[in-house]
Amino acid sequence: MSMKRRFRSALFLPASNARALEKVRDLPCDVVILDLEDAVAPEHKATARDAAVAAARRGFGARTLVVRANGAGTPWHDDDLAALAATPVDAVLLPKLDDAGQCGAARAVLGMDGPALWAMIETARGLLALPSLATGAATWRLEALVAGTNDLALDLRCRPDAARTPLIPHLAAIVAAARAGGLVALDGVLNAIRDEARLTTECAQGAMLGFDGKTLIHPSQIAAANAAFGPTEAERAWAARVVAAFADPAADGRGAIALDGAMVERLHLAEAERLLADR
Ligand SMILES: CC(C)(COP(=O)(O)OP(=O)(O)OC[C@H]1O[C@@H](n2cnc3c(N)ncnc32)[C@H](O)[C@@H]1OP(=O)(O)O)[C@@H](O)C(=O)NCCC(=O)NCCSC(=O)C[C@H](O)C(=O)O
Ligand SMILES: [Mg+2]
Repeated sequence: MSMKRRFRSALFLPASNARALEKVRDLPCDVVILDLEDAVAPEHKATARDAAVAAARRGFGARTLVVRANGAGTPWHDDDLAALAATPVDAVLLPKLDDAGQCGAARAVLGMDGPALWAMIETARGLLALPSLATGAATWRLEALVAGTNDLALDLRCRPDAARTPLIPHLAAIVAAARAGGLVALDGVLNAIRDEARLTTECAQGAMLGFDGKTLIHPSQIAAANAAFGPTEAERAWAARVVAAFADPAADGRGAIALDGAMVERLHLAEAERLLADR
């Protein structure tokens, strides 16, 4: 997966919803996630899988295409992985990942050249597995961690408020594991699809925590996520000033300089270059 790809907006849709499958082709999300798991009723699991495979074969252009399989231990998991092993998708998203060993088992079915793995962190046991996921990521070609805030709140029996207060330490832990393992980190969904103000606040909170983007459930949520993640104009302007300041011969041989009344070190230069390259 190219690190130049963007992951600001990752739209889920049920693979059983033919209308949504068509509609998503014209939507400006960075990532399309076809769901086979919780958004699909048990009686539609097989047809949803077939629809996801057919849609993937048609392709989704430059966007990252991910299919969320049913979880390990469910009646549909093995058939999902077997079908996806031979399907042109960028990644298979494993839900409710409880144990890093599930990545190894999935990789064995998908094959080393098959789709990459993404993992949803949405259980207490998933939180405990974060260090193992970060250290073993390369072995399994695990490329992203996705916060599953609905299931996580249920499993923890916490009661998130509008500011997601009880979830914040766990969201930060997911970001930390992603950074340690060189993975993409995606924030959880906002269920309130008509609450624009809350969406804007939640996207800003996710960006502040360090997420690369947010998972979404409705087309109306894409614009806010695209606007919130990635460098702002002010950050780009700051980055350009930092690069220019270090390029000045006066900065030769210096590790730290003063800029706009603040200390700037070479670690900030690296961050500025990353921002300007939009990585
Ligand atoms: C939430 C919805 C069920 C709402 O659907 P609906 O009432 O049909 O919405 P609208 O009438 O406002 O839709 C307007 C048009 O947009 C299309 N649409 C809606 N949603 C999507 C979508 N996700 N992708 C593509 N297109 C979409 C409708 O078809 C309408 O089109 P048109 O006919 O042209 O007007 C619905 O939005 C939905 O199903 N969303 C996705 C649900 C989902 O995938 N859930 C699973 C992932 S989230 C999760 O599991 C949480 C996580 O695991 C955790 O634990 O937190
Ligand atoms: Mg979930």
